[in-house]
Amino acid sequence: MSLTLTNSKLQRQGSVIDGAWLQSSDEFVVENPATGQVVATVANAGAAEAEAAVLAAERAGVQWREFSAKKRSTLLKAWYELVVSNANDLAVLLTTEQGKPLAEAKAEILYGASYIEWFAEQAKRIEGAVIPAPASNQRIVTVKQPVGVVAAITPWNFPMAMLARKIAPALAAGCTVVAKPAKETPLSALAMAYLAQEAGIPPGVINLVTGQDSSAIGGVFTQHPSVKKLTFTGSTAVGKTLLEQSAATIKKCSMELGGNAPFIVFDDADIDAAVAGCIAAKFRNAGQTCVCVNRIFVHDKVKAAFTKKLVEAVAKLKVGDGIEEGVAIGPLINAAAFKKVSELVIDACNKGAKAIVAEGHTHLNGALFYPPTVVTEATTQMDVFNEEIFGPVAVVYSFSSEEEAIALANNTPFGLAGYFYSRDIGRVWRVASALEVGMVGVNDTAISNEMAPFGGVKESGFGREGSQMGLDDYLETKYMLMGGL
Ligand SMILES: NC(=O)c1ccc[n+]([C@@H]2O[C@H](COP(=O)([O-])OP(=O)(O)OC[C@H]3O[C@@H](n4cnc5c(N)ncnc54)[C@H](O)[C@@H]3O)[C@@H](O)[C@H]2O)c1
Ligand SMILES: O=C[C@H](O)CS(=O)(=O)O
Repeated sequence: MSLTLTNSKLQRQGSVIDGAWLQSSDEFVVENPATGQVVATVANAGAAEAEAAVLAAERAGVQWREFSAKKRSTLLKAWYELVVSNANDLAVLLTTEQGKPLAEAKAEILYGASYIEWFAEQAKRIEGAVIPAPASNQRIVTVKQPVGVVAAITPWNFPMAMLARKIAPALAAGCTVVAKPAKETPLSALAMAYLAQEAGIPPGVINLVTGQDSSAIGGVFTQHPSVKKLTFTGSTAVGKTLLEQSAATIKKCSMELGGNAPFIVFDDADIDAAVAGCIAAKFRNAGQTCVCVNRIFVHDKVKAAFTKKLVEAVAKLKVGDGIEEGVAIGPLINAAAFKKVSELVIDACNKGAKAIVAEGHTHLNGALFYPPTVVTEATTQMDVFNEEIFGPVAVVYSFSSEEEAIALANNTPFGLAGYFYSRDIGRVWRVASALEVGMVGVNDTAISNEMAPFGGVKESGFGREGSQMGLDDYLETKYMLMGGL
């Protein structure tokens, strides 16, 4: 089966290892979450292919790391330009396999491409230092060198951008990559690997291993001695497993894990701006993003006004197949996700909360379309306070003081993103400093871009992606003492 693409070569049928595309009668299917239809079959790779990919990356790394920074930069730029020129097709692939609205899929493609562009530029800015030494006939010199083979494991919710956010800095640093996308959404990753090949990036520099058995592939990635770094984006539970598996070979690791973002509306906030920011950060990708608003804390004095406006705005969100014009909320990724969101709302209501579903959302066709819902009168006793909802459900709590709001916001093992609205400059600095998160949005929720250091603290992980710091995780600093001068 093939999708309706302008560039049909973008739809690949299997892993790419050392430049060769895997073909096999052992296949797994990719389904469209909006329709339940099978949209593609993909060759099912496993541990053997993962091992071959690691060895291919190791071989390719010998040449890749010796390329000049300018040459790596030029190749990354060529990849960036091909991604942008194929963005419409890539967006169709992404919406078809993941479900998000086409406009959001296009935005993801351009967002992912921005990391490739950024690190094409940063590739030429990897610098060492010459440092004064204790003795006059010595010099301390430092150089930055690539860590080597990088293993990347990425999630289904941003199947293109999360991959680009890892491969681009790795290649810019002079590393080579073995990557495993989520089995639910392999097509976007495979298309990206195809475009990298078309851009002239040599065989073996990027190897993609797609298969149903994540543990088998991940087991090779985390335990093979030739893999020097693991970069993972996904749930905290899986991140902990991968860290344990990586310990035996002391791999450098970076972890972009789960979130439980607070969204605080103080009594001095611009309520309309807060509602707009909440809609954007809560309902993007049907609430299936790591930085989605997960807990909304509203000051008692403005709770009624904020909640009324929020309910009115949620009612306007159009639910449907993401390929259709004007759809704002697509399906959840699978039945397990739908069940989890349903159970969280039922638990909250059983414990005294009220669920408000707009009239137009009460009869949705399609098994995975969860209705955008506002839950009010929520308390910390409800499961939804501690769980990453990962669905289009906005849960509203109340508070009466700044100290209480901060304590509520920080009452979680997670610490990825946090947001708040206030026009008091003293409060802005106090609250932004007090929130135990890696990223804070103040009077704005659009925190994700290639120029900022994206990442979390506590059980949301460590390491940063993007920004000037984004290369650090892929480089080692070597110190040389130059003596006898
Ligand atoms: N911090 C971030 O930047 C960020 C970004 C996106 C998603 N996430 C998080 O990811 C989660 C949702 O994505 P998901 O459901 O794909 O997460 P997940 O952890 O279930 O899967 C993520 C990836 O890990 C793979 N995987 C699962 N078990 C594995 C194992 N035992 N060995 C090797 N690989 C394994 C999956 O196949 C997938 O490719 C949410 O918690 C979300 O918050 C975080
Ligand atoms: O799911 C979390 C991703 O990091 C999405 S984004 O970077 O905020 O777009």
